[in-house]
Amino acid sequence: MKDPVRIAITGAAGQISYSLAFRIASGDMLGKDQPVILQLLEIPPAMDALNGVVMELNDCAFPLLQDIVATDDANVAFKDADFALLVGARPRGPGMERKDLLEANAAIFSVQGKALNDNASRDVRVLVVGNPANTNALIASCNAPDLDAGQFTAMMRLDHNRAKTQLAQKTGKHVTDVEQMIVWGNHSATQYPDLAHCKVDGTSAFDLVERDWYENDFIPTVQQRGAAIIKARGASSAASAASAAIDHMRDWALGTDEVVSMGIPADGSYGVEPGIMYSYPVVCKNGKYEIVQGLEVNEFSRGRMKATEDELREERAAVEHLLG
Ligand SMILES: NC(=O)c1ccc[n+]([C@@H]2O[C@H](COP(=O)([O-])OP(=O)(O)OC[C@H]3O[C@@H](n4cnc5c(N)ncnc54)[C@H](O)[C@@H]3O)[C@@H](O)[C@H]2O)c1
Ligand SMILES: O=C(O)C[C@H](O)C(=O)O
Repeated sequence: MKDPVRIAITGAAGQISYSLAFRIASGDMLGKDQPVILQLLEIPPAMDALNGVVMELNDCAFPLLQDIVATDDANVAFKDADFALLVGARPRGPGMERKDLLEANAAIFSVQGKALNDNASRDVRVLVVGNPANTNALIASCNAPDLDAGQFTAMMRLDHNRAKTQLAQKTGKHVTDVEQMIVWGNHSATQYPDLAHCKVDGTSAFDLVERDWYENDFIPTVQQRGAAIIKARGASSAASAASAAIDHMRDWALGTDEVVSMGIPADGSYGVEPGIMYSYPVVCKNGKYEIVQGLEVNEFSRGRMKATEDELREERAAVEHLLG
């Protein structure tokens, strides 16, 4: 039996966590042989609801679940955490852009960055889900000077998965036939889902779909999928967001040969200078992600990649006072 790992989840009484915590406890994230301790963080008014979640987790009698810590103190929630999923933040409603949440949510991530810095395992892997995810991840990392900025990531996997499904459905294939999907930039309406390197069942995606569909249907559909779900459900995506968070952490921890999209510190690759959390194509090996280098970028892609970069720099400028 392996030693248990400690997994902190913030916003643990919220709708994403209502799927996420149970799937992690059942072994979907780190495997069916990895015991886990869940460290659940909420704000004081949600502690009763969190207690109900704890009762339900216990009632599942999950074989891998070793212990549950439920707290409203970030220092307790992040104590020795090996993984931290920062979900707790306000979601947007109809008609809002995710960056409209910046003011409401940014302060949460400076406090939690400090608490991670002071309490978490030195190898902690952090995924920020709460919106606007990329800039919140930047705030958290800047407030954790003793941790490497590369330990902080933002969730782009939902966009990546959405893009794969759109293309699979259009071409009459299965998502498992889609390879080398890339979503660049920000988890926002400027994100750039790029088919230039993508293959479906070994054939270049551009040989299978028309340019008009790509530019005027595929790209806006993926960019606007979060808003479409809010319109349809009256609440933002939850089970699919939890599923994407599990995919992201599983691949990071256990590795994948597949190209996946992750929001990570820009390092100059593809002309995106440091200072923002930008989504790149990566592969994961030995517990680390590596940017896929050397992909050709045409003029169309360059324009799209730059637009989403510019938006991230604007978001950064708006929270400069929180960057430590
Ligand atoms: N990156 C993505 O792809 C993606 C996808 C879906 C949703 N989201 C975002 O995830 C966030 C959570 O969504 P949700 O639907 O679960 O919202 P929700 O309102 O159902 O749950 C959020 C929970 O966070 C808690 N919370 C608020 N401040 C907190 C703090 N300082 N510490 C700990 N907990 C805190 C709230 O009490 C609430 O229970 C939103 O910002 C949403 O926009 C991101
Ligand atoms: O769109 C939202 O506000 C929620 C989430 O970021 C999503 O993409 O579904």
